[in-house]
Amino acid sequence: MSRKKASKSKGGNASPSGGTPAKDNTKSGKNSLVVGVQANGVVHPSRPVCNSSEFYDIAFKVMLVGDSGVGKTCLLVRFKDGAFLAGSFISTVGIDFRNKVLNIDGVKVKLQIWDTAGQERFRSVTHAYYRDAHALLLLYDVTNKASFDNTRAWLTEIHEYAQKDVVLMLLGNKADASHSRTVRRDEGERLAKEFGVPFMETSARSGLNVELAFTAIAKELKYRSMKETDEPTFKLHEYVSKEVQTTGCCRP
Ligand SMILES: Nc1nc2c(ncn2[C@@H]2O[C@H](COP(=O)(O)OP(=O)(O)OP(=O)(O)O)[C@@H](O)[C@H]2O)c(=O)[nH]1
Ligand SMILES: [Mg+2]
Repeated sequence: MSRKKASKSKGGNASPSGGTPAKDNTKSGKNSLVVGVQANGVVHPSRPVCNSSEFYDIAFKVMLVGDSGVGKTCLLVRFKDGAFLAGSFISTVGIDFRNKVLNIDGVKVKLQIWDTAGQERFRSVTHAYYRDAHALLLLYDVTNKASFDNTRAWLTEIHEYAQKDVVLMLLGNKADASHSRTVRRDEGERLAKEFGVPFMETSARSGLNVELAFTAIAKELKYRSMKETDEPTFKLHEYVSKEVQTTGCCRP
């Protein structure tokens, strides 16, 4: 298997390229290229190589969606940099992305993670990106009931704009904020069951289940694209249920 290189730097304004390479024109991602991937996620061997240092075998696009303020940017920063963005809330404008390469059972899986703006006024911008996404993480905030109720509207949007076989996961973020919780864990579990998707609570602040959410997605995408007959079946729901950690508190 030929190994490609992934951009380490923070990206931005990636084009919804539909599989063709697109220039990344941001300052931090200068001269790097968004590498096109085929529908099954396997990087086309003739695609240009990025100007950075980390090799990868396959690449996938993952999109973070959900209401403004649920913690999409913080979750991504926690996953990418292992840090929490404390302080004042800076709402994302449009769309941004970051890359991270994970080693999944000896295979280097690059996730290009698109951080979308939750604000209504950017909705038309983000719609254009859905069709290229291999996986979607739909977030709500456990301290904000409206963001939980709005997941139904997000799901309608996802069904309208995303690929039919997109990998979807529901995340209840800010699980650390037990004092201001308004959505119980079992409510999240019930909704996820109704949607037929895996679920976990996360915390960008404490790091709870952040690595797991992205690793589970990467495992599922890798399994789907590299499935070999002798490989044991990977079951995303089972993996998540086995690995998930709970806060031990779920009372509003
Ligand atoms: N307690 C707690 N606060 C969090 C957590 N994640 C994010 N926050 C806070 O929630 C606020 C919003 O976080 P963002 O990550 O910027 O939210 P967002 O979903 O990206 O919002 P938009 O960019 O507007 O769509 C910030 O003040 C964060 O500090 C978390 O896990 N726990
Ligand atoms: Mg944001």
